Amino acid sequence: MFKVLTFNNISARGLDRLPRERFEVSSEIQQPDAVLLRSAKLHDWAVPETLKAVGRAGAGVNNIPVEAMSERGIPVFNAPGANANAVKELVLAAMFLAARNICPAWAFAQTLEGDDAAMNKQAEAEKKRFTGFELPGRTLGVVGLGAIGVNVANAAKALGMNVIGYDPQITVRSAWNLEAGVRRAHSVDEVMAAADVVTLHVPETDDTRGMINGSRLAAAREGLVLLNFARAGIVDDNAVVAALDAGRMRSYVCDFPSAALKGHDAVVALPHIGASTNEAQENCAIMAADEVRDFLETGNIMNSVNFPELVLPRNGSGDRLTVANANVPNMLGQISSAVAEAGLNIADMYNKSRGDLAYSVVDIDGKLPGDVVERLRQTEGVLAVRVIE
Ligand SMILES: NC(=O)C1=CN([C@@H]2O[C@H](COP(=O)(O)OP(=O)(O)OC[C@H]3O[C@@H](n4cnc5c(N)ncnc54)[C@H](O)[C@@H]3O)[C@@H](O)[C@H]2O)C=CC1
Ligand SMILES: O=C(O)C(=O)COP(=O)(O)O
Repeated sequence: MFKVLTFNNISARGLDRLPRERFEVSSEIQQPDAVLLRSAKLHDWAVPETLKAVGRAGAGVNNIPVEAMSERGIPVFNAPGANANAVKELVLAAMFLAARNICPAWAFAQTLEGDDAAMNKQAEAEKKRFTGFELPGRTLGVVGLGAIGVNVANAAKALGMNVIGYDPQITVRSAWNLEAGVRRAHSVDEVMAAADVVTLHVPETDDTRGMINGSRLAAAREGLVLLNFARAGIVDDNAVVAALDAGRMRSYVCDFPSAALKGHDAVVALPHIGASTNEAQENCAIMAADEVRDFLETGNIMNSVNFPELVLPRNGSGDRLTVANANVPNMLGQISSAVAEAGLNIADMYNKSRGDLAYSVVDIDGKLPGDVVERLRQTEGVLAVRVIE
């Protein structure tokens, strides 16, 4: 029986992928084999010795201490693209909100008083304050052309916008999915200088934290609309407020409320609802649950942010040994020697590395003795060993 601890509200459709005769799933488990979570912060969580996998039912993993998990040989899985449409739709909504001053116009309309005729008179008299702009011919700058950025860029093209995008590590898949005619920028600064609306779709990392700061905003076009549905830390809120107050920026629409932004007329800060659709929650939960289940049951790895992708069909009915280790010389030799010294044959084997980590799956003709497994666990450089019967 595998024990899966849940943080946050994980869609039942995802949890249903874990058959209860083999998986105990609860938010109260003490010694979990795996964790399924959304935005809960794991940085201060005391990682239990029993933990073998982490499944993020979403895209961003900045709430998870990925490096510390790697050091323990624990793969962290996520759900790439599973909520991209949900975020794209909210980003489009944000762009329309900003372009047509919908929030201040609505707030004004709610203050109207008197009978219908009086309300109508005030509305007609004041509506010029909310004159907006149309999107065709305007330029959208997209920073980060992954699952979400590509969707947003393509939708903006379909709305008649010019689109300029920046992503120094764009994948072949994203490049294929991108509409023709999206212009390639070579820096964030180039995007800021060219765009009327800038939207951010990068993960929060040491490289992207504080990416949009005072000097970048100063170099932006007059009247910039900035959209941030990526992470709070990517934008310096105080710099945004200063640019709005100075009249250089038109508006900021984001998914991350903060004290600095609270109450500002030109800011709409939503409560992190980018992925909060039933569809996205289901997609993410199903994907993360499937990945975690597959790893626990077979040792195979798909969509991990720290481990290599590795899928080996089971060969034979003997034990399957999985080893996560530091990516240094002679590890594979030690693994196969340990099996050979036990007088056992290797039926099949697959080894892959990613950065400082390597991972091997070894199908054995027979049953591995406990002392061999223990010796492997104690081997220098070995991070995690499992035997799947
Ligand atoms: N508001 C919300 O509820 C949600 C927010 N997000 C946030 O959006 C981020 C992006 O999500 P996806 O598009 O699904 O991820 P993704 O991994 O498909 O795309 C991220 C892209 O950013 C690029 N990138 C990384 N560093 C960059 C840099 N310095 N400059 C330009 N590009 C850079 C990568 O090459 C990659 O193509 C997530 O990491 C998460 O933080 C994601 C889903 C929901
Ligand atoms: O997938 C992401 O990166 C998100 O930010 C969505 O977060 P959530 O799962 O809605 O708490």
